[in-house]
Amino acid sequence: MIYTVTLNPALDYYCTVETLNLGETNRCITESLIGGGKGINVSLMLAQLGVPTTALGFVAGFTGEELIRQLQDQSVNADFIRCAQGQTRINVKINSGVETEINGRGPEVSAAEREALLDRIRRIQPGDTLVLSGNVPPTLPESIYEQILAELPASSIRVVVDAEGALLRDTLRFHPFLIKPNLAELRQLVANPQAPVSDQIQELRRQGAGHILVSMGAEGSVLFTAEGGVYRQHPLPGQTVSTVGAGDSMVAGFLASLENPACTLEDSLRWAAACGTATAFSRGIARREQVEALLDQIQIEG
Ligand SMILES: Nc1ncnc2c1ncn2[C@@H]1O[C@H](COP(=O)(O)OP(=O)(O)OP(=O)(O)O)[C@@H](O)[C@H]1O
Ligand SMILES: O=P(O)(O)OC[C@@]1(O)O[C@H](CO)[C@@H](O)[C@@H]1O
Repeated sequence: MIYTVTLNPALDYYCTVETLNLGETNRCITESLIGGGKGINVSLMLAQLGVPTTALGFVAGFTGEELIRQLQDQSVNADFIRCAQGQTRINVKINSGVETEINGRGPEVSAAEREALLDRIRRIQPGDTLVLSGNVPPTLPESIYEQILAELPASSIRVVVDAEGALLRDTLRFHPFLIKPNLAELRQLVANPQAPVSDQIQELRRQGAGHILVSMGAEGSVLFTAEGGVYRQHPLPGQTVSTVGAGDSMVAGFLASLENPACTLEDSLRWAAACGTATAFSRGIARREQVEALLDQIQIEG
């Protein structure tokens, strides 16, 4: 089973405006409210690809209930801890030609609620996959990902991390199977951000990272495999609608490919890139048909 953890999920409020004028009333041309948060996006994309997951994390209030309803609607098994204080945040994604995001703070998580999540973690089985993605609500300690990884009952649990800065760096000693930094996140992780990317990758390797999938938005992506292989994905031209969740979709595509033992790591990058690109070309997480339509067009060099 694949478990995704989203400590601070959201309802993503997508809207488009002609121009965004600060200090004025702006009126939307389009709007939608879609359940999100990084781990949840991974679960939603995997559900599209027919791979079952269990989504873990914290929800609160009526927005949390709506999020769970949407997940159930899309056949994602939602096993969230309900927090007594606050509400699941609403993250605002404004498209005015450029993308502007305003992400909320999220609910209060008590010590007992945190312990309830760790209890779920202790039940993960050898051979399962655990995906840790996204930010931590302000009421949880920055060491929460380390605490989660320290509770894993077996070393054969495959760990995937998609997070920023110290949150990601502190997980490396647990030897994550896959990390997916974008270029900015990669630079935050290394001693010398000006060093060539190959040196930065070596540094992360020494700290414990397995496969490193570097996403570069409209520039495509590069997979540095744990065995030392390098595969470069060339970006596809197309109409970008919203890149929100493109990186999460990449993680999902990579994991989905592993369900087929005949898939090579080059194929995994192809799936990751098709999912990321399809999501960038749609509002919210892409549908399976959109991914399949792009799969054969993805070009990989390596
Ligand atoms: N504008 C685009 N054109 C073509 N491909 C894109 C575009 N944006 C994203 N992609 C594809 O999706 C992948 C992931 O996108 P990106 O690098 O923006 O992820 P990210 O920064 O982790 O995003 P997020 O954190 O919002 O999920 C890219 O590596 C690329 O393959
Ligand atoms: O505040 P975080 O946890 O860093 O990011 C949350 C978020 O921006 O990430 C997803 C896209 O990756 C969105 O669905 C969601 O709103």
